[in-house]
Amino acid sequence: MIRAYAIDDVREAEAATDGFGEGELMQRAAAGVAAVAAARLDEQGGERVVVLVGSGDNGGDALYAGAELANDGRSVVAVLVGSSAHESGLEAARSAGAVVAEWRDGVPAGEVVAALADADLVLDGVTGIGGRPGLRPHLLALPDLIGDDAYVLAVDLPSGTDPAGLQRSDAVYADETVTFSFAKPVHLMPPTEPATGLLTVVDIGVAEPAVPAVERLTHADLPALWPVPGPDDDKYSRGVLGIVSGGERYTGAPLMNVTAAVTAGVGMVRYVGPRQPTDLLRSLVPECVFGEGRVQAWAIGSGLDVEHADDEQLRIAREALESDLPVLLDAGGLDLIDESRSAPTLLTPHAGELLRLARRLEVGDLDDDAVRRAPVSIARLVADRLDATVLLKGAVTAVVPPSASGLPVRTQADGPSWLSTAGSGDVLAGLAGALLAAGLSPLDAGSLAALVHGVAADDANPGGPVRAMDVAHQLGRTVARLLSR
Ligand SMILES: NC(=O)C1=CN([C@@H]2O[C@H](COP(=O)(O)OP(=O)(O)OC[C@H]3O[C@@H](n4cnc5c(N)ncnc54)[C@H](O)[C@@H]3O)[C@@H](O)[C@H]2O)[C@@H](O)CC1
Ligand SMILES: Nc1ncnc2c1ncn2[C@@H]1O[C@H](COP(=O)(O)OP(=O)(O)O)[C@@H](O)[C@H]1O
Repeated sequence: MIRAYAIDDVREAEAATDGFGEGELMQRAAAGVAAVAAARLDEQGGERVVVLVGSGDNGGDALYAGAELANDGRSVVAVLVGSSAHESGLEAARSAGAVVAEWRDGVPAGEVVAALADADLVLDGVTGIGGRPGLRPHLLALPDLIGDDAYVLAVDLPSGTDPAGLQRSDAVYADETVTFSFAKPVHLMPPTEPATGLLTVVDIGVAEPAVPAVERLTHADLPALWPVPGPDDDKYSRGVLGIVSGGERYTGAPLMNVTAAVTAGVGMVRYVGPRQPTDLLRSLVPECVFGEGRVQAWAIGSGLDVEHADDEQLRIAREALESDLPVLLDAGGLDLIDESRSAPTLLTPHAGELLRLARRLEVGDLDDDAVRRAPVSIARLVADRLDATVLLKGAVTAVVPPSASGLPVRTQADGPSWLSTAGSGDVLAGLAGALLAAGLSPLDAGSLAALVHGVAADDANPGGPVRAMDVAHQLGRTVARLLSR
C-alpha cells in the first residue's frame, strides 16, 4: 500500500522531527534531490542545470541541491522567480559557482530564456507543500520555455499543483518528482498525479503520521484482499451476484458485466433483464442463471435506460435498493438513488455521470467544468449526501468513501489509456459487483476492482489497444498472476 498524508499532518510530523530547528531536514532533502539529479544527468550524459527558485523552503531545497551539483562541476543557473529567495541557500549556490539570474515578473531576460532552452535538467523548486494552486502570471509561459529535451525534476511536487490534490490548476509537468519520507496527496490524486511523473521518495527521517489521507493499492496488496475460496466453500458461500442491466437497446452491457463477474470467480451470477440480452447470455455465458433468487449483492444499471426499462428490471432494482444487501449502481442505475441506504452502496460514475448525479442531488451550484476542476471534492459531496462510496472512473480512478466513515480516499492508476473504450466500465461494474458479493467493503471492492481491471487491460495486450471483452476474459489469469507473486 502506498500512503499519502494530509499537508497539516506532514507539517506536524516535520516539526516533531529531531534536527528540524537547525535546517537539518532541508540539508537532507537537498542531498536527496541532488543525488537523484546527478544520477539522471549521468544517465543522459548532460551537465547543464537550471534551478527554478521560489520564495519558500522548496526554493531553499532546490538552491542547496543546485549548490551540490555546481560543487560537482556541473554548470548551474539559478533563476529566482519569487519575491525573495532562501538566503543561506542562495549564498551556498553562489559560493559553489552557480550563475544567479532573476525572473521575478514580466518576460524573462534573454539569458534565462537561453538557459531554459538549453538545459539538460530543470530542477523545479518554485512551490512546495506551502504553494497555492496555479502558477503566478509571469510563470504561465514557463512550461513552454523549457526545452523539449530537458529532464524536469520537481522538488517535493510539480510547481503550481495543489498540494492536497483537490484542484486542477496551471502547473509544471515533471518527468520525475522527488519527495521526502512519504507521498503527499498531490502525488496520487486525479487532477495532479499526471504532473508528477515518476515518484521517488527520499527518506529524510520524518516519521509517518498516524492516519493517511490517500491510499493506493499495489500488486502486493492483492493476496491479502482477494477472496480466495477454501475447501469448505461452495458457490453460495463464495457470493451470488444479482445483475440488473442492459435492455433491448443495450444488449452488450450485460455480456460484459456477467463475463467479468464469472471470469473473476464469482460464486454465481443471476441476471435479470429482457428477452434479447437474456438469449445472448444463454448462448454466450452458459454459467449465468436467470431471474430472481437469493443473492449476496446487486450490480445495477450498466446499459440500463431507466425511462424505457422493462418493468420487472425496475421493480427488482427498487427492491434491491430498499434491501439490506450491498448494491453497486453504475450508469443508468445512478438515476435510481436519491437518498441514503442503510446497507453498503458503491456508485461507479464516470465524470459526466457524476456531474449529472451531483446536479440532480443539488449538492452544489455546479458548472459544466466542475468535475474536471475538482473531481474528488464533487465525488465527496455526493458520497456524503448518499452515505455511499463513489468510485469516479478515469485515468486515475478515485474511490471516495463518505467523510463520516473516517476512511481515506483510495486512488488507482493501473490501466493504460487504451482502457478508455466502450464497455470497459461495464467490465469494471461486473468485477466490483463480484467482490461486493464476496463480502468486501465498497472501498476494498472498488479499489481492488480498479487495480485488477487496469492490470488486466495491460496483460490482455501489453502496449496496444484492447477491447473491453478481452479485459473481461483476462481477469482470471491476471488474478492468478497477482496471487502467485
Ligand atoms: N518544513 C520542513 O521541515 C521541510 C521542508 N522542506 C521543503 O519546504 C517546502 C515547504 O516550504 P514552504 O512552507 O516555505 O512552502 P513553499 O516552498 O511551497 O513556499 C511557499 C511560499 O511560496 C510562495 N507561493 C505560494 N504559492 C505560490 C504560487 N502558486 N506561485 C508562486 N509562489 C507561490 C508564497 O510566497 C509562499 O509563502 C517543502 O515542499 C519542501 O520542499 C524540506 O526542506 C524538508 C524539510
Ligand atoms: N485515460 C485512461 N487511462 C486509463 N483508464 C481509463 C482512461 N480513461 C478511462 N479509463 C477507464 O476506462 C473505463 C471506462 O468506463 P466507462 O466510461 O464507464 O465506459 P463504458 O460506459 O463504455 O463502459 C473506466 O474503468 C476508466 O477508469
